[in-house]
Amino acid sequence: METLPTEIKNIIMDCYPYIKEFNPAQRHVIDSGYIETKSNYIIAIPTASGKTILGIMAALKTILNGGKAVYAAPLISIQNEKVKEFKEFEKHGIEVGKHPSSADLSVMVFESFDALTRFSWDTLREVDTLIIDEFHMIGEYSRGPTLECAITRAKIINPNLRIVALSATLQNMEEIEGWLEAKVVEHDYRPVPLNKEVLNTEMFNTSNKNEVVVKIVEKAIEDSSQALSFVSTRRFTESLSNYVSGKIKKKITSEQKNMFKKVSEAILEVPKRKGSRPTSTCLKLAESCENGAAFHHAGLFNEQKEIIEEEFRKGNLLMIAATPSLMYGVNLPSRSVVIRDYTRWTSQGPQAIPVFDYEQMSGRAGRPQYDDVGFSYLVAKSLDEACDLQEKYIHGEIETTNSKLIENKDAVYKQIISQVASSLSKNPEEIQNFFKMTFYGYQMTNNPSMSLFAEDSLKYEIETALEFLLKNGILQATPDGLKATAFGNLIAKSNYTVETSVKLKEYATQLEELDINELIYQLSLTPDLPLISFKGRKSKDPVREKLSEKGLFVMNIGNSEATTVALLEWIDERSEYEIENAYNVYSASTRRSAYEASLLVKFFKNILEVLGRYNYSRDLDYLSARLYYGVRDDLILLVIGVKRLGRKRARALIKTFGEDLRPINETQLQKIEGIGPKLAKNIRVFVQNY
Ligand SMILES: Nc1ncnc2c1ncn2[C@@H]1O[C@H](COP(=O)(O)OP(=O)(O)OP(=O)(O)O)[C@@H](O)[C@H]1O
Repeated sequence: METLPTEIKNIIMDCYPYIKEFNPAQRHVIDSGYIETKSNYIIAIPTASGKTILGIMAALKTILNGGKAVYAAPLISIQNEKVKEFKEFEKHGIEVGKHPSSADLSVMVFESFDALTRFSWDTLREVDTLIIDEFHMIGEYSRGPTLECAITRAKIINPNLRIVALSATLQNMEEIEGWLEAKVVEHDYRPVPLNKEVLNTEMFNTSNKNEVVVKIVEKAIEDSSQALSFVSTRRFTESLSNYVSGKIKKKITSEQKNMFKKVSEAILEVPKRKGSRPTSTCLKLAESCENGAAFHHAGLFNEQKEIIEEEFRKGNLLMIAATPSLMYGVNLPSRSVVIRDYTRWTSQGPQAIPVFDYEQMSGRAGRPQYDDVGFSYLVAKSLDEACDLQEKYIHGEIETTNSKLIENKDAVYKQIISQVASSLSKNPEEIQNFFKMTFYGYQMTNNPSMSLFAEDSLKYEIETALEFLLKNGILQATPDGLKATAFGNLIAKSNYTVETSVKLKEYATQLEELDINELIYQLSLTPDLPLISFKGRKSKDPVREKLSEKGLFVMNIGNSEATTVALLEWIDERSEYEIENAYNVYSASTRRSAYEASLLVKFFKNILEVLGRYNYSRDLDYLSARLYYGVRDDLILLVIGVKRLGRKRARALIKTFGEDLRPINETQLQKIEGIGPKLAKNIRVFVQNY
């Protein structure tokens, strides 16, 4: 700590009291002159080795010199976690928030930082230091292009911006160092040493991988520790969790049983608070939790996922069976990590996970301040397979991190639209120059085997994309060069894919009569609506029948059709319980899907208005509200007019007192379950004023 500037040291010691000294990785970075210099840095040290605080040091230095810093994270969950952590700095007069215009240190997701580089140049020019968390996501298909283009634009608009990238160790660091014009500092220190092993079923005289997981959980019980198990599908998380639960129930103490029972009850409370009986998935999860084994996937209520994460952190669960998505969003270390499936489902069938993903999952093993060692286990079906996995994952090299910008067609479209809409590029040459400055352009130009045809292939990609954007009325050629149309500007300001925008515009163009069933189905066919999925191997006939009832005749019934029916039932005031049981879907994500659908309806309304059609605006506002609140038309005004009333109590009011609530006094209103004095007063105020 001594080598730090006094003010920074004092702030860190005060805000991170448990940090008594810097670890070897942190010292290595600090000793490299990281604080004193203004040059860009890539800090590549293992998971949980304290990258955040290193990033913060650069931010504090900037802020204490009167400047502004931005901390960019890949996910809302990480953004919220960091805002909470950084709020401590406010004791030292440092404003912490989510936008540079109102904060010294602002924390935002990559997409928000990208928007800053497209629309808020003056604000961006006020930023002196940019910290990028999980920088290694630059090689990811979805987030990577947004991040690399945002960085490219930021460097153009604010050339003095200092960039500090916090990253996992990458294979081709020198390439990234060259593109970012940064200094790379790497270190392999881990706060908890990691023991990586490949187990195989033959070692345990079984052919069932779940048996191996049970052995690892039993060992965890003996060590008073826990296990995190990664499998490839939602259904596997449930089956593994239930299998383990059944096998370990005789090994847990009555005290543990009581503790697990409390977790199980908390899981069941979540749907009840939402006005729905527990779905079969809730019941399955609660039952499994009773013996300390939980499953975690996107088909659960968000609050249930948070309960599982929090209780696991507190040591009140023995095992979580999860899909790899848990790895990114949540900082959830565990003494043991079991990777039962090393393949994942892709459109080409099961593919082996990249070594990089294996490293990320393994890296979760070993809780700082708790464990003296972390164990990561990869499970093979046989000794031969174990040898192959040992070769590939334990001794193998992580893959090269490559830009996915050109592979991701939508990203190419979105970036060209951004460049033109923000007037940074006015013609194909300027667009080409921008792409050459991206990580993709750098890799193409600096790779001897690709540089020969780099220019031509990039030119071809851009010309093809421009043709598509002009043909679809997103860009237009004018005497002053390329410009975004009103539709193009709409896309530029949204985070929706171009595919969604074009699909909805085509639907809007041929629309004769607004049919909300058909519209919701169209939304479900776009890549931007999170889908509600069928539970594996269950009948799809109820969905097919409901669709036909609504005038939608569809041959192949999939998750888009399931989502359409779930949303139509949702706006007809069905509960998640009713939807799950009637249609065999994971209905816990209905609210989230309905929320996104409500936003997409507003986007569709904007598209119609851009096409000069305003006659459905009101209907679409109503539909958006119905999706947001999950209500029929007659409740919309009441649920919007009375904050936190919610659909269940609103329906109870109308059912009990009829449509006209004006004669009903506050005492009578409180007869409705869940309506207290405050809410009764708010209802009266609304009803009198409306
Ligand atoms: N020198 C230290 N001594 C003790 N604890 C530390 C030290 N440095 C950081 N920590 C704590 O260790 C935990 C992990 O740190 P941090 O989240 O920064 O790691 P990370 O490298 O960013 O991990 P990830 O890769 O998961 O983002 C945090 O709670 C952090 O406050």
